[in-house]
Amino acid sequence: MGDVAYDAFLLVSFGGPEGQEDVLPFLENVTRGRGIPRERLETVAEHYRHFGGVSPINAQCRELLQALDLDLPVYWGNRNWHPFLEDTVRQLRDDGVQHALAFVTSPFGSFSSCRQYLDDIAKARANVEGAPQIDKIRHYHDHPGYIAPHADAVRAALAQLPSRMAARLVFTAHSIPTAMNDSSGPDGKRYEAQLRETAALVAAEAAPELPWDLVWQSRSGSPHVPWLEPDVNAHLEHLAEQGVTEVVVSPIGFISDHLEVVWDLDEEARATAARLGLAYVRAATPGTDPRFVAMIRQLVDERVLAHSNVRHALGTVPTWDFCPADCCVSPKRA
Ligand SMILES: CC1=C(CCC(=O)O)c2cc3nc(cc4[nH]c(cc5[nH]c(cc1n2)c(C)c5CCC(=O)O)c(CCC(=O)O)c4C)C(CCC(=O)O)=C3C
Ligand SMILES: [Fe+2]
Repeated sequence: MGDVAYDAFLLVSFGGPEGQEDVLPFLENVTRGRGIPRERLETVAEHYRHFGGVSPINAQCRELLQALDLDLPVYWGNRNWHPFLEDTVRQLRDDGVQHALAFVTSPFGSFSSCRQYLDDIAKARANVEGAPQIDKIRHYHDHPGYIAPHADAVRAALAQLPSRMAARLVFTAHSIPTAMNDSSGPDGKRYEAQLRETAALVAAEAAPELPWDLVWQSRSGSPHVPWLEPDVNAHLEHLAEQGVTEVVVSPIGFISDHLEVVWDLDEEARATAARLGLAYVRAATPGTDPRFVAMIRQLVDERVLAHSNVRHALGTVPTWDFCPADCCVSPKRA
């Protein structure tokens, strides 16, 4: 069999508002049919408003596309805001693209971070007659190009603490409902397993001598629905009670400084730490680190070269090119 003839690269992301007037329509798109309380929406709207109604995620997608330097033409489409995936798929079709390869800005499995993007792609294709075939690139939670920038960032953050040897590493990722975690991957709890592996790999590379924890952030939904815990703020309280005085918070669940990072960590968790008298440094995310950009090129090569058996992975949680139909299904349907 010859190489796979992909003729376009498609960046698929979450999308975010580009100004104050976009904030509410954007949040309505995000939460359509997902039962998020009105008060939570107003709170989150305030977080966006604090930054002029502009999500950082769009600039980060543009910077990533600029940095990529692929042999394929590059396109970008979002789930929740312009450029909408469906419009981009229409553009792909109009440009004569037959078979695109999609990179999603979340490295992990779960309904929110994997299946929903596959559903978005399927829906966009269904609405565009003559749409190209679109394959999604595999999970990359343990790719060296994802681990190394996070590990360097943890080292750099530790260097800013008064006495690095007494520090605690706190890895954070987006919380999800426990039911969504239970239906992640082919046999459940894959989201949590991948994040635990990412955390272990980053800790081992950055500071093997230090203790670390994996905690969760940015929960929403009804307080009666269980989500992954502990929350980062509660965990900081717990650490302070135990006598810990210095923390590095590393957002391993994020490829770049999304709103959850610049608000939930840089504002809220930092304030929690200040109240507790904890020295607090937030580690950087990969963004356009050259190793992360090179990872994307390697993941494209992995798929294009049919005989390539190079499949960079530092961990043991398996990844695959094509998700089975019953993988990461919505917990409501599971
Ligand atoms: C696992 C996961 C990722 C990582 C994977 C990925 O990257 O996709 C992620 C990313 C993101 N989530 C984002 C924003 C939001 N997520 C929300 C709501 C929710 N997220 C959830 C999970 C995740 N979310 C869940 C289970 C909900 C509850 C509703 C539901 O069951 O679907 C809401 C509604 C309000 C709120 O409740 O917070 C907003 C505004 C942005 C943009 C940030 C920016 O603008 O920089 C990004 C990258
Ligand atoms: Fe989210």
